[in-house]
Amino acid sequence: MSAAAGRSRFVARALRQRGMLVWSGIVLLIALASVCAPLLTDFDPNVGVFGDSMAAPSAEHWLGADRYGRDVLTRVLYGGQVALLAAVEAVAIALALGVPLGLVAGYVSGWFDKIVMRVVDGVMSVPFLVLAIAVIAAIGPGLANAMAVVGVVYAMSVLRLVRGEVLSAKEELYVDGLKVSGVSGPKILFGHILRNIAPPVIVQATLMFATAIVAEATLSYLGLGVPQPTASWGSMLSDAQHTIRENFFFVIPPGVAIFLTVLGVNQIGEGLRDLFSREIAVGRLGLNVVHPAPRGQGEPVVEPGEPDRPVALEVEGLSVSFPHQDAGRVTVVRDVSLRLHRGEVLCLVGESGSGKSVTAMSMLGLVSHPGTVTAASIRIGDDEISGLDFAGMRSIRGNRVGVVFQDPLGSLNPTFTVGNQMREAITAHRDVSRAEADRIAVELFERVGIPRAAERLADYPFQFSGGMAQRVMIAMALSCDPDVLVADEPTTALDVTVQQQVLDLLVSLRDERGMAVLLITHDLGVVAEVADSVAVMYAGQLVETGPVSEVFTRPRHPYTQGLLDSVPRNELATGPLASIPGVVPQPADWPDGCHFADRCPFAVDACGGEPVPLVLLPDRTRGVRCVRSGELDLPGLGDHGPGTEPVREHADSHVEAGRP
Ligand SMILES: Nc1ncnc2c1ncn2[C@@H]1O[C@H](COP(=O)(O)OP(=O)(O)OP(=O)(O)O)[C@@H](O)[C@H]1O
Repeated sequence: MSAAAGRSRFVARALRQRGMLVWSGIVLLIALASVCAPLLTDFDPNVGVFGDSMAAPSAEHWLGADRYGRDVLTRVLYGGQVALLAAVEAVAIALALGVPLGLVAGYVSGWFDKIVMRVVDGVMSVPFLVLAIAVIAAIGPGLANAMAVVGVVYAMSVLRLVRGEVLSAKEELYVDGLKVSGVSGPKILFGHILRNIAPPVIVQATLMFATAIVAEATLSYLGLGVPQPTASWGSMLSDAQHTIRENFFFVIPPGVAIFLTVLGVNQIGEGLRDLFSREIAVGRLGLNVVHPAPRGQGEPVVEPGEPDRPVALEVEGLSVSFPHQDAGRVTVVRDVSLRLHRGEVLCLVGESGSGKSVTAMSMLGLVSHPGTVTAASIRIGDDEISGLDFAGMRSIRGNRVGVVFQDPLGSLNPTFTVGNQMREAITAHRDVSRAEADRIAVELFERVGIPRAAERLADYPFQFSGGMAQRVMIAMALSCDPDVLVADEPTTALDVTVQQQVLDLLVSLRDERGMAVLLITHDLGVVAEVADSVAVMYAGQLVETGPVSEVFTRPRHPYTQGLLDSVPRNELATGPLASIPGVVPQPADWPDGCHFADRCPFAVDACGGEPVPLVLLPDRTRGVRCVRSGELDLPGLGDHGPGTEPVREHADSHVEAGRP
């Protein structure tokens, strides 16, 4: 569906909201009548005819004349101008102040956010009428001043709303995707997030408009708004109050005008709220840099790949921690060291919660605030990342590393065409014209196997199937011609045949471009099929690493063996699948000694107490973290007899074997 088609669908849905349409018509009519007041009546709204004082409704004065002989209908019409202008002023001030401040406060967080929020709390703790009286006393009376105060007060709620929306939008994968593509912060904020949070802001603006009309009426009624004899709905009510005992009727015209306008605008707001049914969960996030840690004090780096190939990614002593309610701060990834060569695929495997994603994302500075990432070294090729500032990280991420996430549809901005997003990713790190960017986008789409590439650039993400959307993500990741591709469970959300196609694509891209691929997966079948080397993670630590052929046939760690045991095979076996009892403990509950000891069938006393180091086997291609690795003879895949290759036909053929 094109942008125009999307808009017409929105309009069609809006037109189906009968109530909203009727109220829009009524409000429009009131607004038009007010604006065209000079054309509709010959009376002066502020000058009366003495003889007409308190005249009843008649052919001359349709709604009668007030105590000064002024035509009531004329005053209602002109009063509408005042009300609408006042509401526009307040809402404009609220949006002009609240939106940018809310965007920036939500996006940068930190001290700026704290200061802004304290100011908001301060302003909102004072009733607006008190504030209006104080300001008018200071700067003089007048509706413009009074409504400016209203606008500032409203700006505080807009600011809060926008800030909350930005905080939650920052949690969305498409924002990570944009950061990874090297798109700058302001562009993400004003070009993408703002567009996505527009619906709630529009609804809020509509509702504020209605309350601003009531605010104008209240201020004018109290004599703080328009000066007498200027017609306004509030001042008319005030006037009518003087003659209410003689003629109650004069309260009705301004009252009905206020009632209809406020109710109408509120109904429009509610209708819009229904139309924009998008909801975003609230969260806290901000980009994090990698803090340098002392070198040479961490665990050894295992060298599972071919040492002759150039190193594409090397991580030494990577640790990540988060604040914890009870435990102060918990380390969720501890001292991880990895080396990956060009043209190789390294798979990071482990049960859910073992720390795979945090490991991969922290290397790229994509761990959320208030997480803390430290590393002795993270090198992409020859470039050191640890210690770089945000801009440095962004340029590395955008130019040297491509990232593909698990949920391709969630990783793309739903409000832009994929062509738009591709173009943005390409121009973020290449100085090319729009036409050239389109040509590159088509070329990349063709390369990743998207049929009718040129045509499909005009489509929105939701028009792609999961598999095709993942190809789009891969194409975006390739747009910077990365040295390293990080793929976080790229096939988990896809069905088995599509999984296979996406894997084949990744492998062929690796072969063709000589990229290094860091693939996070639950699926040992995937590992067996595509990986050169494997790193097994358990409870925040690497427990075993090495070439996949060796680790799978001769595991050295009971956890690796447990994972392999729980994989379905091509055998005609009957009975339940083996599983690892228990679940991965929460980071705050990790023991000092072996993290796996509680679930390990081979655990002995020596496993508790002291931290277990990762030990390099003599040829340095393998590392294992087990005090009994030298003595245990654990069966690998080859030991299960013929036909024991792991299979991926089963939906549950991944390693969450221990889940209850
Ligand atoms: N923002 C965060 N704040 C606090 N703890 C976090 C945060 N993100 C992750 N963690 C914790 O870090 C640990 C590792 O999480 P991670 O997502 O890396 O696991 P995983 O192995 O990738 O699991 P899965 O396969 O389910 O994605 C978990 O215990 C998780 O609760």
